[in-house]
Amino acid sequence: MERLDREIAEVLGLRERREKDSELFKVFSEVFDRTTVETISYFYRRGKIDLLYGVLSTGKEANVFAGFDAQGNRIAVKIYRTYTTEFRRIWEYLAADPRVGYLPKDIRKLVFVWTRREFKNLQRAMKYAVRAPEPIAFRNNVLIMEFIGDETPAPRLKDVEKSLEKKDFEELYDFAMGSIERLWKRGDMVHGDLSEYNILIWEEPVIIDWSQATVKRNRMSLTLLYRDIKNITSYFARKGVSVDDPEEKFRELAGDEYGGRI
Ligand SMILES: Nc1ncnc2c1ncn2[C@@H]1O[C@H](COP(=O)(O)OP(=O)(O)OP(=O)(O)O)[C@@H](O)[C@H]1O
Repeated sequence: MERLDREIAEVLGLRERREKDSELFKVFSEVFDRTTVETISYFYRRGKIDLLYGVLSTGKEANVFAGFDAQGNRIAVKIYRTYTTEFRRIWEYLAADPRVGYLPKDIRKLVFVWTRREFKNLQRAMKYAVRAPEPIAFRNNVLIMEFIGDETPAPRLKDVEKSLEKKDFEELYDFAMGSIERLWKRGDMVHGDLSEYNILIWEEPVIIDWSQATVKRNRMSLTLLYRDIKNITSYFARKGVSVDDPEEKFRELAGDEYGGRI
């Protein structure tokens, strides 16, 4: 236990301070359960996480942190809540995914399967040349990936839309629709939650949040494909881009798989 405390104090950059007095340490120990603390320690011992220095986001399902590995590379660390109220949704998505075999009854273990699936989705997206953060490692409910940004994290499309011009939106639309198409046609895959909130604007745009992404063989895949096409076309249409007709685009991509069902 003491070693664990020491390691976590290191990860939180508390080397110089008295560990037990630190507010950050207290909050961390209260917010994270034992599995999470142990998993972070595991990565710390292997040099995969050396320091967590900032909170990128606190969500219903997960918290995302900015950090460094032992080589000084920036990393993003997504830590799923092990007691999530999103349990039902996670279960439904996993149950429909043909890649997932046995579904554990224990919520905690289900979240581990969910984390592993996001890692696999990131690998698959990269394989088909769709820009996503490079997956680095996963264990239990913790996923480490490439950090998009420098001293500051890359903004989301939604955050910078006011400073963009029509030409930028046109290029971004081509990027988003091109990604949907490549994923589906070459990767047999669909993101399922593509929107202005999940595209980071950096040197090149990058698609994040692959937790609900799945494969074509999934019985939900057409619904997700339709949702992505709809969201992307309606967002960019509002920004003045002359977009594809969503129904036509859907039929073109879904082709034989589409039997009037979405
Ligand atoms: N690899 C990354 N590099 C930089 N920032 C990131 C990275 N991954 C995530 N973020 C930041 O963290 C936020 C949340 O990430 P993500 O969408 O994956 O988590 P989430 O818990 O599913 O979020 P939400 O519940 O809001 O959908 C993103 O909007 C982005 O600002």
